[in-house]
Amino acid sequence: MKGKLVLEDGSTFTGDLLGDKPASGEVVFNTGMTGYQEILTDPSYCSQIITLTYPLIGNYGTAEKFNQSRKCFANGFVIGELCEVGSNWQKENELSEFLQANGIPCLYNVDTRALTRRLRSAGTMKGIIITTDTPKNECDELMAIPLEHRTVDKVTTPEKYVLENDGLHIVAMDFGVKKHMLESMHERGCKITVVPAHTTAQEILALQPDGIFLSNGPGDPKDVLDIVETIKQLIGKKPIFGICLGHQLIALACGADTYKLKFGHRGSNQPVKDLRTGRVYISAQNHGYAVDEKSLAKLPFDITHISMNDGTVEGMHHQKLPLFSVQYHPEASPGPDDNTYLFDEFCAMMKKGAN
Ligand SMILES: NC(=O)CC[C@H](N)C(=O)O
Repeated sequence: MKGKLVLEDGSTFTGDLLGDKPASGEVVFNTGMTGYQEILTDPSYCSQIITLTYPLIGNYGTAEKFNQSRKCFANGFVIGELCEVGSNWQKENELSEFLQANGIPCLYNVDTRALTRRLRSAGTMKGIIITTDTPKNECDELMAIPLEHRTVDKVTTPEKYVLENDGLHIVAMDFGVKKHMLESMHERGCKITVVPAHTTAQEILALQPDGIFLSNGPGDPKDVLDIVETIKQLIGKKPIFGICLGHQLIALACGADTYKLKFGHRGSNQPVKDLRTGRVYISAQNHGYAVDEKSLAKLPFDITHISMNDGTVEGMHHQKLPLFSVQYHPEASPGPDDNTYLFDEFCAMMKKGAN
């Protein structure tokens, strides 16, 4: 079936459509060469339409163990060539089967280079995926659907659960956590109690953790100011490490500001510099918002990492409290393992305690 992606500004990209549902959402591009399954199951993409700049997708199939969450929360997928027969010893399903099982409409055979150039020059915008014969009034109705807010509520765990271990105890606030973040701490011996996003500070402290982890998650950090209030009550009580949305929420809780980037940083090939050592690392990233550097300047924080692409804040550390965070994804999945040292820094911080 022939289909098309129409952007808010009227630009149209045609291709072949897999799946019979239309889709709408914010269209964002990811520049990773591999990792399509991890990207599709990263809850931070909730309600977005993802396009990948790498031209051939699906060539190693999919397997359950690479899922980063319980399901795929994205609204649509737009790619160049869809490989029909993947080749990999771990493969369980073809990508097309995975997309159909998850109900994700996929537009393929699309000029994703032209699409990405459009998003880079005009900025991220809303789009719809439809069949080419969809009547104009239906297209208009779909385009008029407002972007979803408070998507954290959709992706967070409905119930608390525990990953048992005999080391340090971490309470992880799940705003849409990627599985490999939890695995990265678990494989360092930590016991992890994963709690829903709206757990109160009192309930978290009652679990007597050695440290608190604030996860990644979808949407604008300013959508969840109630969670910012919870974080305010946790700061200074226990060592805290935040990643991506967790980083942005810490910034808001401390009185800094966040803003929306023109087209975001998404890919597993994003260079960041650790300003403490001068070393440059290649990182995995997926964010559309960032912490405002100027608003941090008046606060007791050191900027520890910056993006080598645009100089924006990628990490910060409180000058007095055991509190630090990064905007990028040290757990990778997909991406390089360059940055896993941050989980070791969190473990060292928890061993030292809150003071
Ligand atoms: N991966 C994330 O946690 C993303 C954080 C936030 N939703 C953003 O887009 O900036």
